[in-house]
Amino acid sequence: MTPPGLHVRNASLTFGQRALFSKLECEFPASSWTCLLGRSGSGKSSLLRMIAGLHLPDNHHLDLTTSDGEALRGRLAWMAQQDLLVPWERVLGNVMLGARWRGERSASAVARAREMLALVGLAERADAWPAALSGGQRQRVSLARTLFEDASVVLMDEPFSAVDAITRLELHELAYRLLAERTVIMVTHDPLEALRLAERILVLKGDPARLVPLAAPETPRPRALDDAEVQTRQTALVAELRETADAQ
Ligand SMILES: Nc1ncnc2c1ncn2[C@@H]1O[C@H](COP(=O)(O)OP(=O)(O)OP(=O)(O)O)[C@@H](O)[C@H]1O
Repeated sequence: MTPPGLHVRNASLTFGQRALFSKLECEFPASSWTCLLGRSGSGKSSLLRMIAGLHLPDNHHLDLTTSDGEALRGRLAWMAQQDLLVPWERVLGNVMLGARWRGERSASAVARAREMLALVGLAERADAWPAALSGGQRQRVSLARTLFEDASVVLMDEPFSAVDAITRLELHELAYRLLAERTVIMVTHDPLEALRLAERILVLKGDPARLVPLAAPETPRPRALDDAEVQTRQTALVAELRETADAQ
């Protein structure tokens, strides 16, 4: 798995009379972790969906190229705020949902799914139903499913926003460890989350929105809460986001 970098050009999106953004351009280097922030409604999720090639109303456009020139299809995983576990499959079945949809039911797939569950610390819960898990555990299953797909590009839309603050910090450690080396784009509302995990920070700002890059700390990730650079830059990032909101 050699993750590609992504180059987005001419990203434009209009809903009704409102142009959310027009002709955005941005680069996501191979094996880098980018966090995308911005005020609510600025179009973060829509941009991520467009990069993923997911369905949107047809008044949008985006040109996407990969650094290796190969198609992104089959190399992409999506992780959302809602864990998207299906209630009629047990935990193990949820991890290997993609394999089932593709008609792969080999013993090696089952073994791999168990391996991924072990990585997220849920080996013992393979036969549990999703309803019996906590929100944090469900997100860990979701992470195991992302790992099972072995995608080199991972797009995450507020993946940790529905869990409590302490679980979120634990999930940061886990996600960082397990997704290292992949090309990750993560939408988040949480400046601290971005400052702990990101190598690059982009803010969607203005109306129509443009992408403003902000300096991320240069200390090793996942950064500690009391990392001096995290503290300093948090003030600047919050100010940037507040200015974004005020400007609307
Ligand atoms: N399918 C759709 N049809 C019409 N309008 C939409 C559609 N999807 C999103 N919008 C509008 O586009 C805008 C951007 O939505 P989007 O979810 O991309 O923003 P966001 O920055 O991710 O917001 P949040 O942080 O609140 O999740 C919002 O005003 C939303 O109401």
